[in-house]
Amino acid sequence: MPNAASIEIPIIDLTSNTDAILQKIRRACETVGLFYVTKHGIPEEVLSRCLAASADFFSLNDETKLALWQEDPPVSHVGYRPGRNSQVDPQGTPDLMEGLILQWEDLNAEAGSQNKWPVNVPNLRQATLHYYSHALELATVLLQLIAGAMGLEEDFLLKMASPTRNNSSRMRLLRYPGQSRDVIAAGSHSDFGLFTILLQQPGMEALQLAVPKTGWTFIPPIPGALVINLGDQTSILTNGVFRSPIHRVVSRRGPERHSIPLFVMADADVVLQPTPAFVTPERPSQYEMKSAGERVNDRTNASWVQSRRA
Ligand SMILES: O=C(O)CCC(=O)C(=O)O
Ligand SMILES: [Fe+2]
Repeated sequence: MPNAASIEIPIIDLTSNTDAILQKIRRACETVGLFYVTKHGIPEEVLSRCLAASADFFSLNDETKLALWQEDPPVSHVGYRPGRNSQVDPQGTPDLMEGLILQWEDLNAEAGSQNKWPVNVPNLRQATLHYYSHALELATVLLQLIAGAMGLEEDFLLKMASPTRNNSSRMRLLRYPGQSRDVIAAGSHSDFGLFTILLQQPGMEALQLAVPKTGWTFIPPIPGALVINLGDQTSILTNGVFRSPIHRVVSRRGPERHSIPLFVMADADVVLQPTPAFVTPERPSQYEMKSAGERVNDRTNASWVQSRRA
């Protein structure tokens, strides 16, 4: 595997001056489509407890995990899938990670959970929903900052995706198996939503970004920081000015790795098209009008390896 190049990825302190934050976000979005955030308000133990509970879940035996099987979308959008059941790069090979997909639910709600929770890891629900609620608060802040970086009203994105009102966000607990040599464990892709908040296991370098003119670049975990990468929906809204970066996961020789992406998406019925501020005679709209739901479905269907359940 070729050596990855290196490039400076912005690290944005969310307690710094707002104008400086907006400028840094804008520059990051126009160039690499990805940045780190620090001082984001989520305590480190919330991050580490969520990763630990996720690891406990994946250490259950296959039979217990398979009982939480996720039916193919659109029947279900939550549940468990073993490795080699998705392929985000249609030209690539099946992705190696196993995953438990969750949607937001209120920690205090007694009934009505759509999520599939294992009985054997009692603290999984508490630990993941605790992180989920913090991450949705961060998403609300980022929706306003990214709209500001686009030069638009602060509530422009919030109006199409209020992550606490709608249920279009998804969280994926992921485990990549240990390897005896470096392998591509999740193929090249861009994310489908507005942006993704990625929590990576500390100390394990694996995520790679395709940087123009530079090539594949590792995005290593930084203790306490979260990775924010833009998705296709924000790129469409800015007529391609903000980049939805191509990335992949290379599992290095060594033990298993855990990561937890939270996909923040526009509500399914929102019609996505470039906002007028980004359309000019020199840069006509590059995208056809489609609803956010249709676009996500197109991409999900393309990346789904046919159900392998017996
Ligand atoms: O595991 C990671 O670091 C990234 C996962 C990812 O790109 C995805 O789930 O879309
Ligand atoms: Fe991704």
